[in-house]
Amino acid sequence: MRRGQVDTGTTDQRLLDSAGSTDWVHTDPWRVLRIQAEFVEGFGALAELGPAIAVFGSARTRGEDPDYLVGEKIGGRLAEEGFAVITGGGPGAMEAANKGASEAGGVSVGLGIELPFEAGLNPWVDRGINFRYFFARKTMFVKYSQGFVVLPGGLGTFDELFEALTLVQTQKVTSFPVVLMGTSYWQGLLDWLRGTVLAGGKISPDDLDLLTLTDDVEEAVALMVKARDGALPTPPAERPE
Ligand SMILES: C/C(=C\CNc1ncnc2c1ncn2[C@@H]1O[C@H](COP(=O)(O)O)[C@@H](O)[C@H]1O)CO
Repeated sequence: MRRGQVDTGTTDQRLLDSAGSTDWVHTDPWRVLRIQAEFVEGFGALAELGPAIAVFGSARTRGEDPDYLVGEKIGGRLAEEGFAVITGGGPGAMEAANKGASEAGGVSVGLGIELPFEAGLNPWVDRGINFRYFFARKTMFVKYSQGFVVLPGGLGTFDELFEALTLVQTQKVTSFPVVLMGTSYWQGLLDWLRGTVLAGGKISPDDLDLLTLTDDVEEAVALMVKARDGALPTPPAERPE
């Protein structure tokens, strides 16, 4: 640039100058950088986590609710089997699973989300990340978990469940176990999926095979262990000739 085209001052001066409009902070290109930063932070924090299971469930499950105890048990047993436990880092069922994992000496992870009424990460999260964007956070659940355990929950839980099923159905991810904990809570949904959705030709029988429904914590954990051990490369000494 020469003569009238030359900007006043140097680029450094403009960078370091705190005066001027700050509108750019609220533009989409700037948001793209923040989104990118969420992915970078998430990948950096979780890349070496090891085998992990995501546990989802209602933010409204209270400590005295039997589902809370199931969440604690599943978190604890998964930790004992060597899994890190990843939750949404919030209250209720998420807190229960984090508590179980942490008390069992496991790795208790919380992927929190900024919400207008958010109370922050629950006290049982030992490794936490806070996200602004749901879609960046969801990528982390899917990328770093080898299975999903879904406790009774509402819209947020349904979203997480059906996202997992859609990704497997469309072969965007390798199939992984999805366990619905709580037969009385989930049976109605499964009946509707089979009786209406499958019967109406909107899904295939294979899609329903992705789901396991149980009340048994040990069955859920055994399924996750089997999936993990089956996915591991067989050590050379154990390989058949
Ligand atoms: C509703 C309240 C707090 C919400 N706080 C949350 N923190 C973290 N993650 C959340 C929160 N709410 C929903 N989620 C995600 O969705 C699932 C639970 O949603 P549901 O609608 O309650 O079933 C959960 O797995 C999270 O990943 C104040 O109590």
